[in-house]
Amino acid sequence: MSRIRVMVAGANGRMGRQVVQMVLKDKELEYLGGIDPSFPAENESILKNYPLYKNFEEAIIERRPDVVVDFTTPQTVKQNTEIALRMGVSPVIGTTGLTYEEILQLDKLAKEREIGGIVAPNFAIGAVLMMRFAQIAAKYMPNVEIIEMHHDQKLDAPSGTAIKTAELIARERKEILQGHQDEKEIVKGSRGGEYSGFRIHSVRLPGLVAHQQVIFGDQGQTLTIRHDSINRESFMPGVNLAIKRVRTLSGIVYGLEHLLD
Ligand SMILES: NC(=O)C1=CN([C@@H]2O[C@H](COP(=O)(O)OP(=O)(O)OC[C@H]3O[C@@H](n4cnc5c(N)ncnc54)[C@H](OP(=O)(O)O)[C@@H]3O)[C@@H](O)[C@H]2O)C=CC1
Ligand SMILES: O=C(O)C1=N[C@H](C(=O)O)C[C@H](O)C1
Repeated sequence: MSRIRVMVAGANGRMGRQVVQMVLKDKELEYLGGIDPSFPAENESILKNYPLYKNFEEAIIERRPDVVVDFTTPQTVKQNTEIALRMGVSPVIGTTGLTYEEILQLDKLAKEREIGGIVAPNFAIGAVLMMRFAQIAAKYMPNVEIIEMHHDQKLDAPSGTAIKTAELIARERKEILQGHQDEKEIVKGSRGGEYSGFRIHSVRLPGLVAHQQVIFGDQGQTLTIRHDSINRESFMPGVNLAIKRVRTLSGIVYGLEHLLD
C-alpha cells in the first residue's frame, strides 16, 4: 500500500516540529517537507534535511501532497486551507481562530471539490473527553464557567478548545440568568468574556502548556472537569489518526470526536 504523502505548514513552530517528528517515525506516512516563513535557526534541526518552503501555494503546487497538516496562525489558516482544497489536497487543521462561519465556508468548498478535511481545536483525547463530559454535565448543572490556561505566546483568546467547549455546553444548557444581575465590574474584564450567558476566562503564563477547567456550580456543590496537556506529544496520536482518516471524510469535519468510535 502506498504511503500517505504529507506536508506540514508551520513546520518550524512548536506544534509543527512535533508533527514532523511524528510523521517521520510512521512508516505509513511519507514526509514531503515543511512550509514556514521562518527557517530553523539551529544547524542540527531535522527540518533542514527535507524540503522547506516559505510559501504555502508554491509548496503545494511543487510537491502535490495527499494531506497538509496546518499548525500556523489564526491570520493565515483560512487562506492556506482554501489553497489546499482548490489543489485537491486534504487539510488537517489544528490551527485555532477560525470562526464557525469560516468553517462552514470551507466545508462548502471541500464538498464542491469532493475533498475531506478536518478542523480539530484540540487533538488530545483527554481534551475531547473533557469537552464531552462538560456537554453532558451542562444538561444537569447549567451554572458554569470555563477557565482556560495557556503558555504566554498564544495568539488567540479564548482558546479554540474553550470555544468548542462553550458551543457544546450551549447546545445542552437550558437558558438561565447566571450570576447576580446587578453585578458591577470594578476592574474591566475581570468577569471574563461572555458566551451565550456564561463566562470564559483566559489565563496566559510562561510555564503553562494547555489546560482547561470547566466548573459547574449548584446548591452546596461544585463539579470541576479539568484537562492538562503537559507537553505537545499529547496531541500527536490525534493528529496521526486525522492524517490517516481525513481522505475518507466528506467535507470539513469539526472536532476529533467525529473520528473516534
Ligand atoms: N488543535 C490542537 O490540538 C492544537 C492547536 N494548536 C494551535 O496551533 C497553532 C500553532 O501553534 P504553535 O505551534 O504553538 O505556534 P507557533 O507560533 O510556535 O508556530 C506557528 C508557525 O507557523 C508559521 N507560519 C506563519 N504563517 C505561516 C504560513 N502562511 N505558512 C506556513 N507557516 C506559517 C510561524 O512562522 P512565524 O513565527 O515566522 O510567523 C510559526 O513558525 C495555534 O493556532 C494553536 O492554537 C496548538 C496546539 C494544539
Ligand atoms: O495554542 C496552543 O498551545 C493550543 N491551542 C489549542 C486551542 O486553542 O485550544 C489547543 C490546545 O489548547 C493548545
